[in-house]
Amino acid sequence: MLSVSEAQERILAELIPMGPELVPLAEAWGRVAGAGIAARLDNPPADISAMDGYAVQAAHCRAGTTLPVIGESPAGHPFPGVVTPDGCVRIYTGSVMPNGADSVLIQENATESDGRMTASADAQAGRHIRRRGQDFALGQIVVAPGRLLLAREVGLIAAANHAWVPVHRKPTVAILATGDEIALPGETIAPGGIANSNAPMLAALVRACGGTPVMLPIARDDEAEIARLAQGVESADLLLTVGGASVGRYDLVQRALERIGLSVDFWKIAMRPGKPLMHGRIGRVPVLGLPGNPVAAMICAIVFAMPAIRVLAGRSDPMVAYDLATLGGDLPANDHRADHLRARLDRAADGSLLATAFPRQDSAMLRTLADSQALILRAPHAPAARTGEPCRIIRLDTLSI
Ligand SMILES: Nc1nc2c(c(=O)[nH]1)N[C@H]1C(S)=C(S)[C@@H](COP(=O)(O)OP(=O)(O)OC[C@H]3O[C@@H](n4cnc5c(N)ncnc54)[C@H](O)[C@@H]3O)O[C@H]1N2
Ligand code: MOO
Repeated sequence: MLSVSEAQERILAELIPMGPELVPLAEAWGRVAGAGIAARLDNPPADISAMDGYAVQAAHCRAGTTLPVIGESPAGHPFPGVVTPDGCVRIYTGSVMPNGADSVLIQENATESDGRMTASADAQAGRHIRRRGQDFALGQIVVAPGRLLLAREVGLIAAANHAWVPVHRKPTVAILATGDEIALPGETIAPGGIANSNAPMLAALVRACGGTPVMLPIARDDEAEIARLAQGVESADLLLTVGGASVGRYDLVQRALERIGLSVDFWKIAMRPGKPLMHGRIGRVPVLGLPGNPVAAMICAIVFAMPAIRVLAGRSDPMVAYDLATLGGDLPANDHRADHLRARLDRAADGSLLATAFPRQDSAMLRTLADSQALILRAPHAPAARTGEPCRIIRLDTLSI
C-alpha cells in the first residue's frame, strides 16, 4: 500500500491552478493573488512627520532656542517654502516634511507664543521622520503570486494604490455522497438510515480552502445512478465522492465511475483512518474517492483534499502544516498504517502544547473529531511512546475547519 506522502505527491502532481480574474479590492479577502502585485507609489510617498510638533534644522534648535514659526504643514497641505536655520514650521503626524528641515521637535518639548517657538530640549537630526519609500517603493512586488489574501494583505494592496486585484478563479468542487442509507439532515430517518454528515462537512472544508462546493444529489447504491449523477463532472475542477470506497458488495463507486471514463491512479493507502482512499481522473477532472466513515472522510479531506484544493486555488503554500507538541498520555506501538489520532490540546505550565489522544478512536465518532484541536501523527511502526515525549501534530484549531 502507498504511503501518505507518496499519495499526496501523486494527487498534487498533475493539478493545474485555476486561471485569473480581477476582483474589486473589497472582495479580495480569502482569495489568492493571481499575479505579483506591484506598488504603484512609494510608501510613504514623501518624507513624513511621525509626530505633532515643529519641523526644524536640528543643528540650530537646542534647548532654549527660540525660532519664528514661519508657516504650517497640515496633513494633505504641504508647506511650500523652505525651513532655514532661523525658522521652524508647525507640523503634524502624517504631514509632509518641509524642504530644509531635518528633524521634528515634538510639541511636548516646545512652547509657542506670539508666533515664536521656544525649545525645551535639543532636536536630533532625523528624529520622528518616516522616510519616503521606507515601507515599500514604487514598482516593488508587495504581494507575491500564490499568496493568500487576508485582512493585512488587503490593507497592503490598498496602500499600494490598487482598486482591483488579480486573483485565481475559485475551483468548483463537486461532492457526491453515496449510500442507500443516507438521508438529508433534518429528514425523518428511516430504520437503518443515517443523516448525510459527510457532504455538508466536506462542503464547509471546500469553502475553507478557497473553493466553491457543489453538493450533488445523494446517489443510491446503484452503479447506473452513481454514474448518472457524476456525469456532469466535466464542469467541475475536482470531484470528491464519499462512501462506497471499500470492499463490500455495495461499494460501487469505482466501478460506477469507470463507466464514465474513470482511470484509477491508486486505491488504498497505509493510513488510519482512510485506508480505502481512491485517486483517479475522469477526463481532465481529478477524482478523490473518500471513505464513508465520517472521520475517515474528513481526515482524508484534510490530508489530501485540502492541499489539492489549495493548489487549484493557486496557493503557493498548499500543504497542511505539521507542528510539534508534547504527549499528554502514553501511546501504544503503531502497526503499518500512518495513524491520525484525534486529540485534545492543552497548554503546559511553560506555554508549550500538550496533545492528549482521546481514548476511543472509532472512525465514525464525529463528536470526538469536532472536539479535537489536533491530530497526533503516528508513523508506520512507531514504537510505544510515553507521556512527555515529543510528537508531531496537525493543528485542527487553526485551519478554519
Ligand atoms: N472487510 C473490510 N471491510 C472494511 C474495510 C476493509 O478493508 N475490509 N475497510 C474499512 C474501512 S477502513 C473503512 S473507512 C470503511 C469505508 O467504507 P466505504 O467507503 O465503503 O463506506 P460505506 O460502507 O459507504 O460507509 C461506511 C460508514 O460510513 C457511513 N456513511 C457513509 N456515507 C456517509 C455520509 N455521507 N454521511 C454520514 N455517514 C456516512 C455509512 O453509513 C457507514 O456506517 O469500510 C470498512 N470496511
Ligand atoms: O478509514 Mo477506516 O476505518 O480506517 O475508517
